[in-house]
Amino acid sequence: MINFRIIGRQFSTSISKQNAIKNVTVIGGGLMGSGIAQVAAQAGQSVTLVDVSSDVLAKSQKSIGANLGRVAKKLYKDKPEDGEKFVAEALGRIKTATDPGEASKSADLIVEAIVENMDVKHKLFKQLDSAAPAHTILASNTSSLSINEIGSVVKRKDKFGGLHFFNPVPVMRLLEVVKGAETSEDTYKSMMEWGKAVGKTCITCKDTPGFVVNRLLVPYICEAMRLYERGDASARDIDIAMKLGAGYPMGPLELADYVGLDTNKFILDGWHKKFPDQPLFKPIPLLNKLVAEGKLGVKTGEGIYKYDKK
Ligand SMILES: CCCCCCCC(=O)CC(=O)SCCNC(=O)CCNC(=O)[C@H](O)C(C)(C)COP(=O)(O)OP(=O)(O)OC[C@H]1O[C@@H](n2cnc3c(N)ncnc32)[C@H](O)[C@@H]1OP(=O)(O)O
Ligand SMILES: NC(=O)C1=CN([C@@H]2O[C@H](COP(=O)(O)OP(=O)(O)OC[C@H]3O[C@@H](n4cnc5c(N)ncnc54)[C@H](O)[C@@H]3O)[C@@H](O)[C@H]2O)C=CC1
Repeated sequence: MINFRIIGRQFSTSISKQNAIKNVTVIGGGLMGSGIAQVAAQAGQSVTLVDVSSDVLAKSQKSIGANLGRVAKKLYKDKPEDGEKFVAEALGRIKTATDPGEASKSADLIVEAIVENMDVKHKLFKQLDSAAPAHTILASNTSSLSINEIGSVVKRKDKFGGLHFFNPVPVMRLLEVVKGAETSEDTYKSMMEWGKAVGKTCITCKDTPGFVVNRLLVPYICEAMRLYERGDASARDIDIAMKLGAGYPMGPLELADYVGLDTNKFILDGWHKKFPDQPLFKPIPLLNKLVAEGKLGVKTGEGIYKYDKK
């Protein structure tokens, strides 16, 4: 009995040591990667943000600074000097780099948020697996690809999983923690603890298409597009309906433009290829047409709606 307790205590100490994630490397400095870097830095962690492009990194630092400013305004309403200190300290915790291998060497956790392409992710994870220390957890922020398939190229399958954030990362409170077939219990617990440490409410997901949110959200957005395409209601009315009738902060068509119609199409096409009999994943001619015309939503100034170019 005594031995059991001692062993138990030693065991839990070793787990909590393993869970102490202090150094985080985020690969991909785009929309999601910059948000993930921001929330980790806000939580006091040392962050290395990596991108192939130094221009992207410069833009990310600028947008992180601006978004930290929005957070500081809220947190330090009556103490602007404290707000400025908060922003400067958080920014000071973020280093940038262009070499993923080098940036992995001191990481406890690496979160990948690069382009949604299996081959590109495989190439990166092979490199990270050989460069990172043995204890480092590797995670993908993929929206729609299989965690097991992404992780098939790494040797440390027990230390591989999914950490799926939502856009905009600093505002959306959910984190989907995805357990792959070989993700160990220790890795899963570390990912859950880290998610809480960066201020998110975590849910546990299996490696099923779209996990929880996107499995529901993608068909919902697609059904809204089909409704609009059939002429059953105007785009504005569909969006008003879901905002006022169902309490969503954005209507489905606004959200499609916000996420990017190319992303919508990419996910739908991938799932249609994998599950050709599922009617919810069938191609949408309107979506294909808009994407072919380069009308990708807010980012290009036009999608389902038109936007003022800034
Ligand atoms: C078919 C395929 C589709 C799926 C594609 C896959 C993608 C994925 O894998 C998963 C996803 O991310 S799906 C997208 C999930 N996101 C949503 O659903 C966003 C819905 N929209 C919203 O919540 C609000 O409109 C929103 C928060 C965006 C904006 O809110 P408002 O309209 O009220 O506008 P604001 O007044 O500007 O913002 C509200 C408060 O939030 C602060 N804020 C906004 N952006 C920020 C940012 N980036 N960083 C820090 N703070 C930010 C803003 O300052 C404001 O604060 P308060 O003034 O204090 O309220
Ligand atoms: N946009 C969204 O609403 C969401 C996207 N995701 C997922 O997050 C990931 C990233 O998406 P976004 O941030 O929207 O894309 P993004 O296009 O804004 O950013 C991707 C960045 O990765 C960089 N990159 C590409 N290959 C690289 C490599 N080998 N090494 C280092 N950097 C590389 C690119 O230069 C680019 O800056 C994707 O897997 C996407 O499915 C997840 C949740 C929401």
